[in-house]
Amino acid sequence: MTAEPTTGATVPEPTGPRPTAGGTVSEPRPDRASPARVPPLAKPRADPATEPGWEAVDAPADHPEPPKEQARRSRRLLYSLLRPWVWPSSAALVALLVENLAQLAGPLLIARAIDHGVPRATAGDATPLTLCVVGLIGCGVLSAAARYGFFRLSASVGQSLLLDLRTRIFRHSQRLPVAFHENYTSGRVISRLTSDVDAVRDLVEASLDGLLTSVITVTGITVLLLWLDLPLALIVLASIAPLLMMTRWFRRRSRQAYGQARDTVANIIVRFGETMNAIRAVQAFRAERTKHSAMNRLNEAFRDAHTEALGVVARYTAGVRLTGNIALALVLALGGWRVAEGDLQLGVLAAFLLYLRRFYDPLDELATFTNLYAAAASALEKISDFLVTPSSVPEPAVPVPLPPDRPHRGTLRFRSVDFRYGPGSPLILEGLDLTVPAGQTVAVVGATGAGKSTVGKLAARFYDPSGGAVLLDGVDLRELADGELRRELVLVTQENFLFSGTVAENIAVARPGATGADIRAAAEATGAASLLSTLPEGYDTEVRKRGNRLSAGQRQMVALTRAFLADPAVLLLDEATSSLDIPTERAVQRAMAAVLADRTAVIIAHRLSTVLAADRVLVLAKGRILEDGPPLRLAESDGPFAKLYERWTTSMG
Ligand SMILES: Nc1ncnc2c1ncn2[C@@H]1O[C@H](COP(=O)(O)OP(=O)(O)OP(=O)(O)O)[C@@H](O)[C@H]1O
Repeated sequence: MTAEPTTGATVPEPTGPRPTAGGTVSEPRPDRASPARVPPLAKPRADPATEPGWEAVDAPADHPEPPKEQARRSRRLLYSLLRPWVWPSSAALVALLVENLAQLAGPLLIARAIDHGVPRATAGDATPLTLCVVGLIGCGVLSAAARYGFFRLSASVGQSLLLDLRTRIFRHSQRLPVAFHENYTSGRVISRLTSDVDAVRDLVEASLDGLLTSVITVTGITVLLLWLDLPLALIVLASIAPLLMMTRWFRRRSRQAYGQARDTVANIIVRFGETMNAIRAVQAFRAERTKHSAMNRLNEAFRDAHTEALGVVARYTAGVRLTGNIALALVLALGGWRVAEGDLQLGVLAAFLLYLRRFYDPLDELATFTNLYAAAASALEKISDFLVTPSSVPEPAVPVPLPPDRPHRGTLRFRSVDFRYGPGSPLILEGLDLTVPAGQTVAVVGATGAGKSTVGKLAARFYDPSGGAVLLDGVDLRELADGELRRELVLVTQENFLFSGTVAENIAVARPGATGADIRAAAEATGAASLLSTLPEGYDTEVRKRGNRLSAGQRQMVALTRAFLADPAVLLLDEATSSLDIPTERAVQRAMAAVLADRTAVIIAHRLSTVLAADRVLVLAKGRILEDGPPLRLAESDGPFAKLYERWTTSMG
């Protein structure tokens, strides 16, 4: 049988390539690294993710501008996140505006102090100078208070918004069907939840501050420069044209570079999670070196992509600084000459130069913001893509309830079911007709790849049939509410997945709100109680990660007790293949008998004892039923089951 995704998928710890102090994954975050320390642009290497066995998992090969619809969808997501926070966000904006205006007043007050305050003080009147000093202090206090208010407000808005985003991703990932998760690995979901959300966080935390401060400062200073002295202001304005060209170039390049860096980090997270999940297999097959070198190549690709991104930042910030310094030198030369000519006051020149320094600084900020925006835009695209993924097994808008007065609960019917896993995939089940009356236990057997697990997946509605219908008590599964379907029909998979927590908590998963007495009663009924009593803390024993602390037999007993507590009308059981010692095997058989009593069961059977205990056996081959009947009768005939039975009994000696 194929390894079945369990109801609790095996999700790796959210661990990444470079865990930070907070334990989150480090990511391609736009750095404010000094451009001088940035190495020259590295040539992008061949993508190691496309090497055999390491196919790219999360990314297209290159990063064209996103299609308009995708960009629109990301913006819609951002607006929907911001909508509940309109008022606090507006208050934060006002605080930022106040802070910037208070800052901008500084050089004007200094100019006034130099040109009027100091000469008047020299003449014996200290009042104008004192007023300028008091004004400066007042502006300083106002600016500090406004900054405090801004930080408090923006932090609370930002964090609430991120909480909302994380909640949406997690909720949606839980709603998406198993069919989706079979393709979209848990690593990719984790990448959405960690590094992509972090990119959005960086944008949210830095954007209001960086972008708006830049815009307010640049606009305010432009107006002030024009007002202070037109000829000098024209020199500054002339420098804007090359700056705009540089910014355009930078936007395009940094978007590409950060998009690539994000893809490589997503690949690292996915592969890291996969390797850690399969660590036993990796070590058993001594695959460490292969995995290590493959991971190294991914890490190198990440380094190269990030270095490339930093190289773009380095070129841009260097260009902005150079332009700014040339403009500053020209203003100083022309302004100094005009002061000497008596054409311009010294204080005005001083204020002009002070403003000019502040004029170019925000452009550096703008570069950082553009990077953050590029990273966040690419993250938001991925998150919004994920959030709009529709369920391939949607819940009906108007569910049909199961008939309340049916005499027997749990008649399962496959009516002319055709099934393929995807368009263009081969037909796995073809015209399957099967009725399992309420209370009957059916064992499904057949060669590997015959379609046994697929029958279970369709009955559990992990997939919908491509043709025909699966019905429970006469109602098409597609018309049943999810809650009702999960209550009536429970799938117990081979892995017997246990969550971190105690044994009791793991049993109670089946029925939230079950009391300790309910749990103990279920364990008594299946016989698990005596097996579990050997555990150090009984029901309160921590099973540790994925039930590592329990033996295979104990895990099966917990899983069966869980199914017993769920008390479904139909039980789908993908029997574990691992062999157990004789006493445990007997205990599991007894538990199965308790769980199966009085309910419909479809068992994908691997043990002869299970098959013989069933009311009916189905022999499946290539998605069709070859034989159908009571096990002993089929064993006595000379059909495929008789041959299987003979092989089984011979192999058991
Ligand atoms: N998620 C999937 N996507 C595409 N094909 C799949 C998927 N799962 C199973 N198949 C294919 O469907 C066919 C039937 O698989 P299924 O797991 O139902 O067989 P099985 O009888 O349970 O086999 P086994 O006993 O080996 O698990 C196989 O050819 C398999 O390759």
